[in-house]
Amino acid sequence: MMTTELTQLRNQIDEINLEILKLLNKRAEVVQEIGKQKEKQGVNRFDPVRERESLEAILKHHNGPFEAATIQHIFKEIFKASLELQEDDHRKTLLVSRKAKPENTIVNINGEAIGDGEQRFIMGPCAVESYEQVKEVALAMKQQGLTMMRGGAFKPRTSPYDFQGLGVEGLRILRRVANETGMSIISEIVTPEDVETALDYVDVIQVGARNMQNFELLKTVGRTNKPVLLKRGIAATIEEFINAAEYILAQGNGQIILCERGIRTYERATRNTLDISAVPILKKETHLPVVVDVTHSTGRRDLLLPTAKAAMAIGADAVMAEVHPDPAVALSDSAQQMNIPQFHEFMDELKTLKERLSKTLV
Ligand SMILES: C=C(O[C@@H]1C=C(C(=O)O)C=C[C@H]1O)C(=O)O
Repeated sequence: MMTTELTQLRNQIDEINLEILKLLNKRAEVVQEIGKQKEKQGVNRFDPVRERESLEAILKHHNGPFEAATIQHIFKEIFKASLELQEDDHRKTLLVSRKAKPENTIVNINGEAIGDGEQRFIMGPCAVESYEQVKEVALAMKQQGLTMMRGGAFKPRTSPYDFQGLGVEGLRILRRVANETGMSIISEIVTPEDVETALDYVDVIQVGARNMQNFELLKTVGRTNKPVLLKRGIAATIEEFINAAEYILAQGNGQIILCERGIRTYERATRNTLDISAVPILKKETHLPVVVDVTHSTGRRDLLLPTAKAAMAIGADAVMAEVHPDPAVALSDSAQQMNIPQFHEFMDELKTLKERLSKTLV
């Protein structure tokens, strides 16, 4: 049996709890207002000097029964939560956010859409090596009814002594094959100076993983009206990835496709670790279409099909993978590209899955 005294004390606590709750939320609203002011002025949200001064002022009025250190700890937690609230509000105001635009962005590539609910495939060789090589892959893609072809002309390689790509000559080959076979071309550009030249050759400009935070390049592609495929940096958080896309949209170009391509972790069984949950997170947080590059995330031919299936099941707008007529002699990424028969098998499996998924989703 509880004594009436204990019940009364607990009733008091219940009331005080509600008062604290009301005050905490009142404080949070003021914090949000301060956040808006800071946003307008472009100043840093975190202000340690202000936090220290506030703590000193609080402790001057403190006379127990809590220890001063305990009070300090509790208020520091409040400051931390307040800062997070300001940062959350900031994130929600990004142009790429769902909050800013609830409906999906559909990127149009010569009449084919990415982000319209139908799952697509972007295939092609890692690097452009010759007209014959690109043409052979394009013809195989055409046989499968595909139209979006990737291929690298500028190759940012880890070693300066590795094949660096054919440059503008590579872009010319891609365009020629595209015109002959009805493909659209997605190719990486690595410097702001090359963007203008690229406009004549490519249908989608790719910003590669190593350039995800090359802000000048992001701004330059943001000033064009070409769709941009932005790859996630090798060690970029989802937040950094979203901010990189914001750089492009902030310049006016909203035709952005996000590409998850694996991140660097301690795991060495795969070249990178495919962050599969990034797909639904990006789709929830932003309105942009999301593609999964299974080749670079795994670096293993035997994992292309299972990871592509996972990408489709989790709701990716497209799957991207590499195909080469003779991977063994490829000038880059030979261990991970499919040959033509493997590509056809891969596509047949994924088309079956696509059918099944579209039935279960209706
Ligand atoms: C509310 C502000 O933003 C942050 C949160 C603070 C707080 O909760 O008191 C204090 C300083 C900032 O780190 C502010 O600058 O006043």
